[in-house]
Amino acid sequence: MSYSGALNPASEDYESRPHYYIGQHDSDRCEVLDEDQYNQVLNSGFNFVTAPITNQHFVQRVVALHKDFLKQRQEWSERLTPAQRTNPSLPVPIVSTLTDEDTSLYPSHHIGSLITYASPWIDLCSPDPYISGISRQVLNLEVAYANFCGARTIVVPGPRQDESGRGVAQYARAIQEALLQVTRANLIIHLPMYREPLLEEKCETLSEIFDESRMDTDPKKEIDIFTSWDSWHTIRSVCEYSNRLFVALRIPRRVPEKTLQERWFSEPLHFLTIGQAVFQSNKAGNPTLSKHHQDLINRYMRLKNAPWIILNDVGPNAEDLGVALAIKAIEYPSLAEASKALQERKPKSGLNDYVSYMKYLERQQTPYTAMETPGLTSFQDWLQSPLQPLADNLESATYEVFEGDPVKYDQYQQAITEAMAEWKILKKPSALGTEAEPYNPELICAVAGAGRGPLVTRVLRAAAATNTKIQLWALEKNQNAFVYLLNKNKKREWNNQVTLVKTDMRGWAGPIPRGSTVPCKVDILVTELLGSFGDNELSPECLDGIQHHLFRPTGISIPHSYTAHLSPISTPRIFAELSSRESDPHAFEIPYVVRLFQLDFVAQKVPNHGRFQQAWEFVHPVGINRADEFAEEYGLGKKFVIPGGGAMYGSNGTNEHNARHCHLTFVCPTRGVVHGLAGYFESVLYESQVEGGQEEGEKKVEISILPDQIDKKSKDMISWFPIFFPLKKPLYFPQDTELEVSMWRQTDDTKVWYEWLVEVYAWVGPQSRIKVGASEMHSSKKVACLM
Ligand SMILES: C[S@@+](CC[C@H](N)C(=O)[O-])C[C@H]1O[C@@H](n2cnc3c(N)ncnc32)[C@H](O)[C@@H]1O
Repeated sequence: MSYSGALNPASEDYESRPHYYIGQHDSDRCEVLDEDQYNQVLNSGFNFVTAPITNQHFVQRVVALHKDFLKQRQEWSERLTPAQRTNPSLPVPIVSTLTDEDTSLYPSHHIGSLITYASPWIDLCSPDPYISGISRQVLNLEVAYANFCGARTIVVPGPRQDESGRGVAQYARAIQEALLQVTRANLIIHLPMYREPLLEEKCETLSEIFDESRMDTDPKKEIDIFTSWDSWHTIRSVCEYSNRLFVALRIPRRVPEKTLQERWFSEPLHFLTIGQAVFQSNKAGNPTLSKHHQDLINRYMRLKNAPWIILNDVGPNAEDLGVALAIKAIEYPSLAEASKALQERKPKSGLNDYVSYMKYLERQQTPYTAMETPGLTSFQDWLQSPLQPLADNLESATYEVFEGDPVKYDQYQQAITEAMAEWKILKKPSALGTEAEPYNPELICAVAGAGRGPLVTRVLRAAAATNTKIQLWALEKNQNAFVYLLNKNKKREWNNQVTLVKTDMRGWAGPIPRGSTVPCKVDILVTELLGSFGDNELSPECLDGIQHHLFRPTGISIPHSYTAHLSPISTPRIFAELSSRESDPHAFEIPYVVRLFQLDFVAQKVPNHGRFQQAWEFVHPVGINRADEFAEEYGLGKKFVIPGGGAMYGSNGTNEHNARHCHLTFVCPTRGVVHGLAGYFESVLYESQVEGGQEEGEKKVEISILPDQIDKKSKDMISWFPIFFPLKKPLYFPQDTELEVSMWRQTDDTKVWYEWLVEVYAWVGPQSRIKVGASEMHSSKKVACLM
């Protein structure tokens, strides 16, 4: 992969921390800035500027239209009978098309960089059908015209309140209609993070102009901080998660609790808007933001598509910009005139104070970490089909990616080293031992599924480190990788120390030790067949087929065990992405490997119910192996084809011991929406067999991709991204809910697949719960079986 500019570490433009794009919005601005004014704003440090689509003339025209209409209605009421007056088909006010007096926005070379603003004075939520009707027409006229002019981005003021379900539904429906008017542009709904008292929009709406009874909010009223998100959820659901619909999030003066911050983090944020009132003044009178605000902004800036920042009403204001114009207006001034003009009307120059401060914050961000390289960042929320190394032959480049992560191999080497060291300490019986002397210091080791051989190298290093004599076998079923192994063994690295076998590990006849003609057993079997959900690359099935070669009872498998874990998540971006895959009817029945990032973990950790919960576990070797018994009775090849009375139709049940089921309860104190299940795994590579000595945590060598464990167990390991099990329909849940997750690992001996279901239960009393929703049963059997 090659990256250019800011994302390429080799480039001069390479940025070591996120960049802030800062725009300027003036809520009193009624006309589009001319080129001089525009340049002046840019010269004061802003990267972009907002522009109203229509002007005061248009407002007055619409207000007059409505006034005339009210008068006309009065006249009708005098002329018509009461029955005629109630006829719902009476004429309604129609806003005629825009004229050149209504706007100063025109197609221009910089229109694409202008952020256009739809009128804030309309009221799409109004219970008065005439006002909401006019508002809808105004919005349609404006967005269609801005789209015509070439605008890429249209900010639409969001609903002013969230309490009226009717109002929000009307608003959402109007946005759905407006989306049909715009072919190229994105609509950005401007919403507050929550309804912070005294930070409401100031601009008077049509409803307020025509109705004296203003809906002032009571600053003492307890606020529900999720109502604004509720409105957004309604709007985007009505618009079917359109990928042209985004949020401009108004940052409040008081930063709310983390749950709400994380909720908005998962949404498609296009802008963060920060009003002047959000800033504080330091001792020198310069603007600053609180630490909470800084943390909030910096968190959002870590997104691959980081939001841009719009500073509201922080200057340069209309007066400053007018001054600039006045100087230009004096053409060919005399010297005296020029100096007078400069003295009297000197425009403010230099960086805007607020921009300077934001630039300072930009520099204060923590630099990108090892987990935020351009390559890794580009993988954020990008859906990949899981690898199937058993069914497919991987390419060299894929192995190279694995090999780029030293953490996994270091952990494996540590596990192998401890296993060898303890073997010696405990003098465990070994494969080359005899009845008289069960312990033989020379160990038989095998790496099954060796790929291009990095684990083989680590076994050799562990043997050298512990001074253990070993005989080493490496098995690989990928014939292409096998050529690479041969070369490595003979010419490049291993000096013919390794016996290579090109085979599926399930068909291997076992190792024949040096100086013997009969196969023996294996002391240490090393494999890495793990997927993001642990078992999803069929490690259990493959290990079943080779474990009969392990020396009993002391032979060990590295990994010793692995567990799968789940957490329900809200991930609107991924849902939108899957919904747009119209050509793929099964898009929601496939587990994806994805570097989940822009998400909200909807469950909270409470006693007995974690945010991440274990689904199931596999431990190796299996004590009693049904597959081995069956193979012994019927022969290896037969075990899949003899139909029997197994758990699945047509199967004989030889793989039934690898089926799993879990039913987990997740607790959600706040309301939200779930789009699917995030899946993770952990693995104990080796657990110490020496009694005492170590602390509990040190007894195990582990790897983990669980967000709350990875730093402790395998920091900076990038070999695995999480897995995601999507839901076909977003599942809304109220507050104080329990999400019950059922998941199955199913098998019919020849195939393995997953099934998953989410149910929502709400508490309605101290002892009683009712079911308020459920997903469909999802299954990957049709399109994403593992085999
Ligand atoms: C995830 S890769 C790991 C490769 C290598 N051990 C590493 O860590 O870079 C799994 C490897 O196991 C091989 N493999 C999978 N199933 C196998 C089987 N049943 N028998 C032999 N090799 C198998 C694949 O071809 C692949 O090379």
